[in-house]
Amino acid sequence: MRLAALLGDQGLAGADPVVTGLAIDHRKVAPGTIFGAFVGEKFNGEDYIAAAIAAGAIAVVARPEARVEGAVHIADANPRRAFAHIAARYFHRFPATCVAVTGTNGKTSTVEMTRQLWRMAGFQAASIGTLGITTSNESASTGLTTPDIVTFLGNMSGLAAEGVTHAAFEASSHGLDQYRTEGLAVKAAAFTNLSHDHLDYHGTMEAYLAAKMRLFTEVVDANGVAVLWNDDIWSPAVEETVTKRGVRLMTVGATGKDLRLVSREPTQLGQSLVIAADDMTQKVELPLIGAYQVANALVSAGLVIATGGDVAQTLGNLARLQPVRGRLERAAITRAGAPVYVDYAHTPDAIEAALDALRPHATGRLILVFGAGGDRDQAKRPEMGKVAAAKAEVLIITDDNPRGEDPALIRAAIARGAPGAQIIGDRRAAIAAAIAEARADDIICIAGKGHEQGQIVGAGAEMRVIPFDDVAVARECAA
Ligand SMILES: CC(=O)N[C@H]1[C@@H](OP(=O)(O)OP(=O)(O)OC[C@H]2O[C@@H](n3ccc(=O)[nH]c3=O)[C@H](O)[C@@H]2O)O[C@H](CO)[C@@H](O)[C@@H]1O[C@H](C)C(=O)N[C@@H](C)C(=O)N[C@H](CCC(=O)O)C(=O)O
Ligand SMILES: Nc1ncnc2c1ncn2[C@@H]1O[C@H](COP(=O)(O)OP(=O)(O)OP(=O)(O)O)[C@@H](O)[C@H]1O
Ligand SMILES: N[C@H](CCC[C@H](N)C(=O)O)C(=O)O
Ligand SMILES: [Mg+2]
Repeated sequence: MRLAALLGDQGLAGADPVVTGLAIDHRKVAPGTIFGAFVGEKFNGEDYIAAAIAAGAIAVVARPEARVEGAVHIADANPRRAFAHIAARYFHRFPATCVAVTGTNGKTSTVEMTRQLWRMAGFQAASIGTLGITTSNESASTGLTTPDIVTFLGNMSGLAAEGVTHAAFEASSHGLDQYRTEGLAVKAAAFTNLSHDHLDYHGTMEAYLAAKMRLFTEVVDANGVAVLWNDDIWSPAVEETVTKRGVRLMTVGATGKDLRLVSREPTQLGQSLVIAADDMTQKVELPLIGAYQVANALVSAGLVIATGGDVAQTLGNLARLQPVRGRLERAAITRAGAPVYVDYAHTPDAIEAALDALRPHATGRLILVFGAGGDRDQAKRPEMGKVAAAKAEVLIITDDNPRGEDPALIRAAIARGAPGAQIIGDRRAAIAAAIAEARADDIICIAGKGHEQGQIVGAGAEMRVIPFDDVAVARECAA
């Protein structure tokens, strides 16, 4: 593809070189690359423009004030957005139906359930997010929830080439803020909830919400649909944003108008739901426990219906949803007979949701093993301790991914909200202690790492990923 064709109406004086690829990291530049130079948290990409050109960059997307010599300067006050739109033209072929999910908790679960529901309806479908890229045949890890824009659009275009027609992706607040998921047509976008997380990056809940709202004000198609979980305290604010833009609104939840949760009764293996849609009422046996999984399942159904799915068939298919990895996954039963669940709860709200989900199934105590990640929001740590202390009888605070921080300080910060908790830094020892403690009528919940396969210790050149899988360790300790 030639540069002039990619730039469209921006025009190009002189030579019209062939574009061979795109990069936002100068170390990935090859001859013929368009380089995106962005001002970041840690580095200024503009400092690498000369190096990128030396490595063969033919054009640089950067702010007007950046110095670009020896390559075309594609100047834009918002270079991340400009770069995303050029990248989208470069990759150009995407699944015909793409939808996005944002919210503090539930994005991974919702995109994965959406993929499953599309699959059940006979489509070739994929999901992209924290679990990586998942299709019906395979799954591949990508590292971040929302990878960089080049990886994201490259993956989407690769999926289209493989015949995937339906794709659901997670739009994290960082990803939205940094324009990591732009440029392709998004037919429907969902909001799951908003609660305390990532305030280290966004500063305030309002700024955090504003980052997420870009999904509705800019990313979703103007003639697309916004699917809102309506029972969250932030839902009215989201509704206001959506209504202002004039995007079609679909609300879901006990207070939802389009998919209304009429009732929810826990059963031995799941929940019996009654859902009202239009003038029909449908009973669904959901094979998953916990109110939070109902919320995610209904939002997924909303996305499928918003993109053309049949209402009765989609709701019926909820009964065939498979569990999402690491989300209330039953890992083992201890020798005493207590079930051990692994859950990805790493925010105060998620800990509450996970413990509330398990409570109806425990006749005895809830035993929680949990920690918090390093180099992430510090203010959430005592809040996690506080809600854990209010909702579980036995608490063991342990390490999550310490990253560049001193793990003892992270544990102490959590303990400020949960003074009665035991503290066992070594995660395997903490899991073993919980299993030794549990009686037959108790339930153990190991929170924070879900599907993760390693523990991230150290930062920069010192960073190591030590293999660790909560499910496998729970099985070993319970054996
Ligand atoms: C805070 C944050 O989100 N940082 C991400 C972001 O960094 P940034 O744009 O601020 O980049 P920077 O490191 O300051 O560098 C600026 C620019 O210079 C370039 N550069 C830098 C050095 C160099 O030698 N050459 C060079 O060209 C970089 O490629 C970048 O374009 O862009 C980088 C490239 O895409 C990401 O790797 C990096 O993720 C870091 C590793 C990270 O930990 N991010 C987490 C917080 C994150 O994004 N998490 C969310 C999950 C949230 C959730 O779901 O709850 C996610 O979506 O995964
Ligand atoms: N709808 C929900 N409401 C409240 N808590 C939820 C909800 N969905 C999930 N959770 C909690 O959050 C955890 C993470 O869920 P999930 O991975 O689906 O969220 P996510 O938004 O993708 O998270 P991340 O920000 O890490 O990508 C779950 O294990 C559960 O404890
Ligand atoms: N997407 C989340 C994942 C957190 C998982 C938890 N195990 C941690 O390391 O904090 C984040 O990047 O904040
Ligand atoms: Mg996720």
